[in-house]
Amino acid sequence: MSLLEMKYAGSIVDLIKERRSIRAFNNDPVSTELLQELLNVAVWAPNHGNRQPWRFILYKGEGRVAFADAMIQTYSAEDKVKYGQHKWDYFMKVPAHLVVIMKEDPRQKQWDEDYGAVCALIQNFQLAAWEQGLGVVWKTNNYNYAPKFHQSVGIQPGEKIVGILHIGYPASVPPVQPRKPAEELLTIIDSK
Ligand SMILES: Cc1cc2nc3c(=O)[nH]c(=O)nc-3n(C[C@H](O)[C@H](O)[C@H](O)COP(=O)(O)O)c2cc1C
Repeated sequence: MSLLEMKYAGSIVDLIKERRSIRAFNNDPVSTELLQELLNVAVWAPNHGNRQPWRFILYKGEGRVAFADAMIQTYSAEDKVKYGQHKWDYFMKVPAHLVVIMKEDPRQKQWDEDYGAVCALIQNFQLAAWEQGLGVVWKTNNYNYAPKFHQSVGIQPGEKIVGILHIGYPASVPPVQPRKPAEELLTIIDSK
């Protein structure tokens, strides 16, 4: 039986507009089965040639120690002293971390298509999670690019981290960040 429940009453338009990036989580655990179901929704993202250029690593429970350690070891000695413990504690408080990885195609066109596909997958995941009352923030911190971090989490040569998603039930929802109306950005050409 599916764990996905109709928890959200609005339309897909409401869902898109009401989703927020969540950075503060409560302590409620997030089930692995639910995350797997959400990933099985997310993989319906458009992707050229059906290459499905993604894979994932999920850190939760005690597994978060390995994630937090991998992150901290990318810090300079000075930053470790200044922010290390605070950051480590934050990463242990976030219920789940999902590393979203893309296979890098050496051809530019395919690389671009695959990056677009993985980004679409992440947004699918964020929206499907929000529908379940689950908050996500998509992170692209410096350690996503650090060779030491790649080694610790097992990123292979020819792979790229597109994002690390911090996931949990929201402790607070930040205010809206207004968007520019699209009309201001749209050029319409409808005559010769
Ligand atoms: C590619 C990408 C990278 C992002 N990286 C970060 C990040 O490193 N740290 C962070 O706090 N938020 C990050 N975000 C989330 C944005 O800050 C967030 O989407 C933006 O503030 C708008 O807020 P909203 O998602 O609640 O509408 C990222 C979003 C995207 C699409």
